[in-house]
Amino acid sequence: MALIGCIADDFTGGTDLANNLVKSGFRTVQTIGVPDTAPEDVDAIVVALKSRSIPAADAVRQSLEALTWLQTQGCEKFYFKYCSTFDSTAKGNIGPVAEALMAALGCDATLFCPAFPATGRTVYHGYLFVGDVLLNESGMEHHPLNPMTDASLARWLDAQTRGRVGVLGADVIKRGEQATRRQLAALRDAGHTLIVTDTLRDAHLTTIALASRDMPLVTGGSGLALGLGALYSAPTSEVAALPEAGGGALILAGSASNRTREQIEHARQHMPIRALDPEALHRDFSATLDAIEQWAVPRLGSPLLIHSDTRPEIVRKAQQSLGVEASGALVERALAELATRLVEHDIGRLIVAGGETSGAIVRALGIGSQRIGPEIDPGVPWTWTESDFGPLHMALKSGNFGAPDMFTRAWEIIE
Ligand SMILES: Nc1ncnc2c1ncn2[C@@H]1O[C@H](COP(=O)(O)OP(=O)(O)OP(=O)(O)O)[C@@H](O)[C@H]1O
Ligand SMILES: O=C(O)[C@@H](O)C(=O)CO
Repeated sequence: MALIGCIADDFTGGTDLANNLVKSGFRTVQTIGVPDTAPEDVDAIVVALKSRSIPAADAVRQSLEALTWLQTQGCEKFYFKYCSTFDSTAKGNIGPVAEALMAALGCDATLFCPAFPATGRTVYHGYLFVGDVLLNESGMEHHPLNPMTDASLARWLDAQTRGRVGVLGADVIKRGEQATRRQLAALRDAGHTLIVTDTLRDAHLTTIALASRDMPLVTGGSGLALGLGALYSAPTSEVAALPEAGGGALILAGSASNRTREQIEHARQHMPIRALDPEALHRDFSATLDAIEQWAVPRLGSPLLIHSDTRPEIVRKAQQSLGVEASGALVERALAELATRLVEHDIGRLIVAGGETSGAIVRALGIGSQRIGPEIDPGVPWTWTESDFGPLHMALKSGNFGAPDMFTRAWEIIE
């Protein structure tokens, strides 16, 4: 019987959350969608969906299905995981999914805690910061699918929901669990059902987790999981040793985030690298992939990187001529097909950059669940999985996570 049932709105976010749950002492498994079989001997289950950027009604339906399944696994506390940069639009999907989960669980209030201080995401007076800049000045305002143009989480959430949004301030949270619990109750009494929590440092995550002990549902980035260990008396897990790694090493990046761009620039000095042009894919999909495959196969003896060309003018051009969704889907399909073509050539270690991109690749490789292993950087663990193509060490990297040298350093961790 698992204790904590989690629903993640993308696959990199799922492994990020699973990683923090393991750090908090929970034996954790991540499943890709609702699985056919129930995991055994686990404290926490993360059901990873690809529901961040789909129509809100579909995201709600998939999330409720995951919730129903997690309830049958005996979970008593539920956690809706979304991005630490609150990726969503005025139509959703964070607000509608949270309100649907609240209704299904019969809870009158929940909290919204996207912060993850170790990766620079903090919240103050309800405004989300990335490092020392506001969310809407961090580059996230240019995100191809979910441009984040306002750092006020209260305003953002208000546009997506029916309930009343309130902010639980850092001045209260720093006074500890009792003060925070009282303020939560006061906000609820005043009719606030959706409560955005400030968070400046990890200690605040523990305070928030303890003060929300009675809430059946919490929502947030992965940071809050670092506080949840304090709620349960017998954390048991240690980060699992993964089977020995071997085989070729490949990085597939479809992420358009600033940090991925820095990592690609760093990798350029150290490994063969090739860009994927959406216009060329549109002109002749198969021929473009054939050319990349022919380039890659003789070079698979050491790590190599294939990435989508995300220079703003290229993305703009592709989006204008093909449409935002269609151009994104085209690039995802190309990277997923390259993954299936190249793992056939004895790839044993794969890093994927980008949540949507990871979703497409994980599905194409027929992956059902992942074991969480050692962390490369905050929020990015190595995982091990049995794919349709054989065993695979895989790291799913969220767009803005990982140090600039992650693509060259990651391999040492599983040597
Ligand atoms: N040149 C391009 N033109 C159009 N769309 C692109 C281009 N390059 C990448 N994309 C699309 O942009 C989206 C990037 O989303 P993805 O979630 O993979 O990365 P991210 O947003 O940086 O990461 P995360 O969601 O983990 O923060 C994908 O759908 C991808 O296919
Ligand atoms: O919370 C985060 O930032 C990540 O896990 C993620 O979901 C980015 O796509």
